[in-house]
Amino acid sequence: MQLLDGKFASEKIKLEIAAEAAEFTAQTGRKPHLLAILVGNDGGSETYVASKMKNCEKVGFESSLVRYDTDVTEEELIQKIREINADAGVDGMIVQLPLPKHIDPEKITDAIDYRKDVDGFHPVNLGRMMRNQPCFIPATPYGILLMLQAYGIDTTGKHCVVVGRSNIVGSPMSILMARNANPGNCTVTLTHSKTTNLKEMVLQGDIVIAAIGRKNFVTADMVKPGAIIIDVGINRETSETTKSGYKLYGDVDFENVAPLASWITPVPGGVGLMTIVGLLKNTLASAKKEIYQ
Ligand SMILES: Nc1nc(=O)c2c([nH]1)NC[C@@H]1CN(c3ccc(C(=O)N[C@@H](CCC(=O)O)C(=O)O)cc3)C=[N+]21
Repeated sequence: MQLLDGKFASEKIKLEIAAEAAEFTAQTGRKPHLLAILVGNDGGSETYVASKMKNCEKVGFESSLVRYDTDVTEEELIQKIREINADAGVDGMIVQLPLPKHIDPEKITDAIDYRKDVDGFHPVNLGRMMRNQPCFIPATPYGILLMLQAYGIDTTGKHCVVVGRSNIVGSPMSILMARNANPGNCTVTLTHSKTTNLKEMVLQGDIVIAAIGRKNFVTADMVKPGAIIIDVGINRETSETTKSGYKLYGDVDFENVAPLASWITPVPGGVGLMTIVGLLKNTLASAKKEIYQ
């Protein structure tokens, strides 16, 4: 078993991003700028947004955080998004999910100018991804592609089984792994909570991408020996033995699956760190107008 080390891969790519950001700043006199909107104070969201901001600083980006209380209205939020759409000093904008129940996340996503949608959630970016046109790829799927690339893993001809069909991970991941590219060129099976013979399906995977949001969902009896295992899960449980007060669990039973796998991502220290790299790369591409003019 070999570890797909998100710490190692993300640090390596961040050095490249920092060099490109420095060049951009030398040429334009400004830094690439990512703005995040955070509503409420969900523990996970606080951690991830703080990490995004810190990583911006690390690679020489400007970052801004706009905060709202949980009771902010949809209209107020959309008004702010429109303001930021019009602000030429902002290259990328994200609205951290999940949002409070009274706010429709699709309305919010649709309000973001697709040219600043570095999360890649806007219908224009999703549609362009389907057509294999230049676009912002959703940060987590993008991070997974970068991870496979960093370790030189050839995915061509392999059977990739994706577990979970969310709009932000499972669905886009299945499209990206099937397309004519490397990473890509896979035969893809997209499974989910209503798949009847899930164990048999996952057992066929040369590559398994677990993104179903349930702790230790993928167990050793479901994994073909030699498979490549990508764990997208970030299931938090409170813990009295850790300094942070919580412990993270993946969607994969790492302890029992790792000995079977050829490659496997840990949680923490795997896909989460690459998600941030995907976001930074999209923001840089936006600043450099590599995707949209
Ligand atoms: N609009 C939006 N865009 C997102 O990209 C988005 C989102 N909403 N909502 C939630 C998910 C989740 N996500 C993570 C980012 C970093 C880590 C990360 O850095 N994880 C560290 C550990 C972090 C910890 O200790 O909690 C690791 O896995 O090693 C994890 C998860 C981004 N998401």
